Amino acid sequence: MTRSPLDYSHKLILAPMVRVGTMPMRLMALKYGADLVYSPETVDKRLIKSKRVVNDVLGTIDFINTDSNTLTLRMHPTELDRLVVQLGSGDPDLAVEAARVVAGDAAAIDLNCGCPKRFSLVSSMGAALLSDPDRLIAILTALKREIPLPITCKIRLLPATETETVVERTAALMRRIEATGVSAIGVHCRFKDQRPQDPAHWDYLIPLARAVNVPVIANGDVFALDDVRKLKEMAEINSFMLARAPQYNVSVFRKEGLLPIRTVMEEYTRTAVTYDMPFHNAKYCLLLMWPSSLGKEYREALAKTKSWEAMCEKLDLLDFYRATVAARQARVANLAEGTLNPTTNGSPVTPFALAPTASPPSELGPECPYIPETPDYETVIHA
Ligand SMILES: Cc1cc2nc3c(=O)[nH]c(=O)nc-3n(C[C@H](O)[C@H](O)[C@H](O)COP(=O)(O)O)c2cc1C
Repeated sequence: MTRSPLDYSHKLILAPMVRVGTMPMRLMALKYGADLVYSPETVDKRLIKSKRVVNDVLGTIDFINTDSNTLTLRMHPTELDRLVVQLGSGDPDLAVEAARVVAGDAAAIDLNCGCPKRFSLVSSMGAALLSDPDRLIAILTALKREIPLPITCKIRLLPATETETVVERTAALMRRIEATGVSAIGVHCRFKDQRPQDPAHWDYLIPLARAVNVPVIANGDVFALDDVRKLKEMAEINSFMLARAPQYNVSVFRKEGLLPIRTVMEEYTRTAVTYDMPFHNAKYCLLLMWPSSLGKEYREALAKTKSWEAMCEKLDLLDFYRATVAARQARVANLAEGTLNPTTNGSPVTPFALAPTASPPSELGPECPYIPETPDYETVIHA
């Protein structure tokens, strides 16, 4: 039976972002005013190999890759009814198998149909699905048939041909997608070959939104709530997905306006430390929040840190860090003694609770430990 449908109208959404959209960012986006949050794209085969573990130490639900013993996804109980897990897939059966792994926890499943990276294209995933619409439709149809959750997808614009305009081609694809029964279509209004610095084509949104009845989620160059207001006025669209704006300052979702970035970084760090997130992933996000234009020396000092403790010292959060680690160790000890075991249901306590994280070889660290196979979007952003 399908769970109560998510309403995709009038929504402000944290876009899927590899490395960036991990649990701390999602929790903060929700706190500041986002209505829905997407997970980073997670490739079907990795999710299939992941085991669900209730983490009693952290109070989270972890999906652990059984091959590499690394974290694929960490979820917080408070986000589950607003969490969309985005899949990378080029195969209906694998997509269904992967979706089943998270279907008991997530609120919806989204299919990535826009990633332009070679990694996706050679595996018939992401933007490859735009040139293979039969495959795209087969995946959505299988997900709709087998998974009792709202299903959506996120596409890019299709270029014009000699006989069809951009709007005609993209709208035709959207109508086929709509016919599968999806609950919404995210439209990143750039073409596959466009880079983030190329302006998004907001002008195509009005005709595309009119082409279908299902809610359209606008994405591309929405950097502030003012952009949301402008787009609402000019287009018949009322749901918006933001990526780089929250990547830089997630308080962009606040109606009251942006918070100083230093405040946001401190809160991000507190959240990431509390939930024992891998250090280099969090460091990568913190460095994106504090670009060198804001103060090169401070950024370099953050970039040189090699542990949570060192990062917390730079952010004046050392007392917080020590108290959090001590409380966590006490909790682990209580669990080991059996004096605290409220929710395990027989699941083991994950070893990630206190796992040390290795130092990255460079400023930005190695490939994300969560999702090693996923595309390297930041090379696109900074290209
Ligand atoms: C760091 C980063 C990671 C991204 N990862 C994903 C992803 O996992 N899945 C996806 O569909 N798009 C991904 N994107 C694309 C964004 O979701 C979004 O479509 C794009 O950045 C345009 O939105 P913006 O102009 O608000 O940044 C990523 C973008 C960035 C900046």
